[in-house]
Amino acid sequence: MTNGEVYQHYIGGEWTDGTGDETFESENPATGETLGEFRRGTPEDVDAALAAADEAEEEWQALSHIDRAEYLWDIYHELKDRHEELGEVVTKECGKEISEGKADVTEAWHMVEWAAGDARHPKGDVVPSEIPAKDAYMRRKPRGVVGCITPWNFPVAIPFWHMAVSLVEGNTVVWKPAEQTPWCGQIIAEMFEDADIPEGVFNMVQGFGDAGEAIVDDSRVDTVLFTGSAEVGHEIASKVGGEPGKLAACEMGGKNGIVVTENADLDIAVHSAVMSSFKTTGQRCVSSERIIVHESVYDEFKERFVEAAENVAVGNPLDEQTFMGPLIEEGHVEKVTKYNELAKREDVNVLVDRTELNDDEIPDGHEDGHWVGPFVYEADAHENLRCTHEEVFGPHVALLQYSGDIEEAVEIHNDTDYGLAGAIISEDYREINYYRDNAEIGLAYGNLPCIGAEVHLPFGGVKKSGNGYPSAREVIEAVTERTAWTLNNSKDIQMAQGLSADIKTRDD
Ligand SMILES: NC(=O)c1ccc[n+]([C@@H]2O[C@H](COP(=O)([O-])OP(=O)(O)OC[C@H]3O[C@@H](n4cnc5c(N)ncnc54)[C@H](O)[C@@H]3O)[C@@H](O)[C@H]2O)c1
Repeated sequence: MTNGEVYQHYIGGEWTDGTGDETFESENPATGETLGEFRRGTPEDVDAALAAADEAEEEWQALSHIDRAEYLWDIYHELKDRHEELGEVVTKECGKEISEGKADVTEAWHMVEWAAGDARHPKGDVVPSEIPAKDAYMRRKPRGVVGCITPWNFPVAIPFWHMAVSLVEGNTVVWKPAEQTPWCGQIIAEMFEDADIPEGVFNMVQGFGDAGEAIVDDSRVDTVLFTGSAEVGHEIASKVGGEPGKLAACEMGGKNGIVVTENADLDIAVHSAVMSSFKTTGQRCVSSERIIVHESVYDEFKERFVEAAENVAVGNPLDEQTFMGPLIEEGHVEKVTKYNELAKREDVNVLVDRTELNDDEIPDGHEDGHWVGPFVYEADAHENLRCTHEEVFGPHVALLQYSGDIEEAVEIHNDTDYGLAGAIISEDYREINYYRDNAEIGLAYGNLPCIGAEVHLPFGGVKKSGNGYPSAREVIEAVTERTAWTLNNSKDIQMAQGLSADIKTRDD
């Protein structure tokens, strides 16, 4: 992509340098090579984008859902037509292995398909009234301007989770892509331009946290949709929570657990645990960093999981034989390494330590990539260790043994501030049902890895992981307001609850 051009923001239907002098680079995390140079957005650029979004609101809302969806259908086709190319860009820019790069694009068009298809479905409800002469309805209106702030790890799918439904419902958007994946941001903005979306309806400002903050702080923003770290999400939620009329839907990380019971099929258990812990190099919000295993199957599970962790292929993410690509950036290698060191200081029993890969494991030409391999250890399931309670967001996995029944396993599983995803591996339906009903998470899986969302299912966490909005249907709640609309069909005023409608005078 590098061609000497400095890529711009897309504001009010125009490409613009914005007001700042600073630029930043996108880096391929597998090679360290520069992929492109981008303008760094300032709070003034966000201000211009919000002004454009605000101005575009009225005309956009005057269109029908179906007309608005037509613009999204163009983007749906472009995402499909450019699947291979864009999947490769995702892999080059965020380091996910190539099947994941392509799946990110597939998930994006699934979300667009859902949102645009939903335009022809009923909107709101017809509700019975206590008074036969009244018609009562629940109607929805767009909230107005939606500010979208997205993370790097699903650089195409998550922006469409935020934006597709917001736009079809009649909102205008200002989007800030993650600073690690601006190239994906550039391509998505070009798609909106190709679709001829009316100016100001979609706006993109490239940049860092200060640009995100300017979105959050502006009173023209009616809803903030944020996906990212707990640290930033909690700050946004507390800021916006203090502003009446504004809403923040924040989806954050997890310390996700998998329970392997005494009745587990160990083939499924090992396969699910390896997928959950090491796919995307552990950098999914739903990645598992805790495997809670019954003592009766512990030794066999441990032996098989350790063997898998020692042998998973780390390497060039564009190579189809690769299972784990690099971490996103050098700062993240430092963070994961620190947590591996912390675990050792917390006196856990280290089983696999591939924190630093051997030279022969790093493919030629990839020496400047951000590599780590799996780190696996066993720790006391009931001890309050930082390494078993804080999100590392890497291939850092604790094996925690339990000896009691499913109640004990779920207690250990729930012993975290987070509540995003988890799984149970068991052939006993009573254990499965107990887990389903008692695990404190938003995404629960049985006999499957705890990764792998589908856009038409709810997605989102509980506890410190989020407030459960950003899947297709739930985003509607966050980006629309409900109105109760009641119409009287008679000439008399009749009230509910038997309330008298007689106006009594002094002469009565
Ligand atoms: N629950 C989910 O749906 C989900 C999905 C993917 C990732 N995640 C989480 O995201 C995290 C990794 O992503 P990340 O490193 O990009 O997260 P991050 O919080 O560092 O950044 C996310 C976005 O927020 C912006 N930002 C940073 N500081 C800001 C501020 N003060 N105000 C407003 N915006 C700000 C960033 O520029 C970026 O666009 C992990 O914790 C992961 O679990 C959650």
